[in-house]
Amino acid sequence: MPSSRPFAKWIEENQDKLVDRLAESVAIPSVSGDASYRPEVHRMGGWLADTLTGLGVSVKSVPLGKQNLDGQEIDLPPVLLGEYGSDPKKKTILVYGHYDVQPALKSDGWNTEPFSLSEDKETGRFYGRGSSDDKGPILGWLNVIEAHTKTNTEMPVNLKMVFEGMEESGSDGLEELVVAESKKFLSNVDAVCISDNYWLGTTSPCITYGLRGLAYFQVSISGPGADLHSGVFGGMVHEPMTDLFAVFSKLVTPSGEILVPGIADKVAPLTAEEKARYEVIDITVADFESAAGGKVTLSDDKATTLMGRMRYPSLSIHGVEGAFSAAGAKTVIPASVRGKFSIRLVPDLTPQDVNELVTKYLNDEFAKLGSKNTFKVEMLSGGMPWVASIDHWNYKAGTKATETVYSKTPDFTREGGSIPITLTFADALGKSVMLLPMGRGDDGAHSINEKLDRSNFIQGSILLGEYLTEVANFAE
Ligand SMILES: C[C@H](N)C(=O)N[C@@H](Cc1c[nH]cn1)C(=O)O
Ligand SMILES: [Zn+2]
Ligand SMILES: [Zn+2]
Repeated sequence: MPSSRPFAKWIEENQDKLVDRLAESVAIPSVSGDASYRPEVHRMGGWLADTLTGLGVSVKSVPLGKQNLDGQEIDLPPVLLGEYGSDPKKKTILVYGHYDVQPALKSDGWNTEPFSLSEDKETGRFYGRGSSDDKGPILGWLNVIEAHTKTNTEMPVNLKMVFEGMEESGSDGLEELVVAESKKFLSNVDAVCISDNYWLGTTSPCITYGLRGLAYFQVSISGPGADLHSGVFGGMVHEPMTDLFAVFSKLVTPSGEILVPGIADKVAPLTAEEKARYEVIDITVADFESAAGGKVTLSDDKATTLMGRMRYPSLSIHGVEGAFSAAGAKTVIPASVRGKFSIRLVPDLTPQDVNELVTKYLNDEFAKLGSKNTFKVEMLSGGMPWVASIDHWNYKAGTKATETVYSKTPDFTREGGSIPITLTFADALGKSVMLLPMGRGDDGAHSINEKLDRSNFIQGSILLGEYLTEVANFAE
């Protein structure tokens, strides 16, 4: 039976007002990966701090210093440390989210303006960058606080909040802050809940106990002093783009096999017991095809497809900076190109191991080309993989809450994406961390036309409140 608590009823009845707040947040283009948008990330941090304060949360905005991005020295966005309630008789739950987003331009292929939340009334879907990743879930926590206040219902737990503005760009500075605060602001946290991922499909809710890590690389190749005419210089000079394609062709096969020696050897072996966990997950290969928008899965077997995303590393090539990419037929030899790729990491791979393996391998492969161009490999950011035990009361509370709200037992999943700070929370605080997603597998996070279903925003907010209520029922 769905939640009948007063706070849940209030959320249902006030949903349009809550959607307006989501629209306000989506309208701030807080893109962390582009220096020109940095003032907007700060504006978003300010908006969130003011909104939290208005709901009675005590908020400290912690500056993290500077970073060098696109050749500019700019301020990192602040981390917001929030506190709501400090009753020593109650448990204290730390919630985490990020208020930055991935880049989005209408010209990328969006059907609507990415930074203006627009509702498709027929499907009940809200389109806008950050709607699902991760502004909707952050606002879910705010909805819970407001609903308790407005219904004069006591909050079942004390809440601590860590909201950052750099998650989509490597979470610079956050690890040091969390470690430092683990003995201070975060010292009395009993468990951690993160809502920053998605159901696997579109109908079954899930709880997530693992994340892949990430090692993000940039390969820079340059030679000529300026872009050259390919008719004048083609056939006479070493071309940076040709070298880049030659090197990139050595990274991964079209069927997804990573060619960097040593990576596969470090992956923890699969046990029969673990394999069985993938067999029972409520999803089909057709569901993944539908979320991907094409029949493009590497395997037709469900467990293999799931393991490809959850428990094996993957290597993706993202783009080339400096390449000709417009319409038309410009006959240019780019003077300098920077290719980007990343590897998703699983236990027992670390970013440091992978950096060493990739750097040595690519330098060797470039040397084989005999090119006179200059070549540089850098790891731009790295984050560790994380896997947790699901036997903790934190997971029992999440399970019970999901059963109440969705009348279904959740699937237990590992997420293919990365949230770099998760392992730091687990290690520095020594507490259980659980991921409780709000959105669906077809939300299109990081893609064009990112969306959040109205029902996921509303029932997902109620889920977060139910979870907090259940937490209060479990003895340590
Ligand atoms: C799962 C989470 N919502 C997410 O999207 N994380 C990003 C993190 C990232 C991006 N660049 C570096 N880290 C992801 O998994 O891509
Ligand atoms: Zn996210
Ligand atoms: Zn993201």
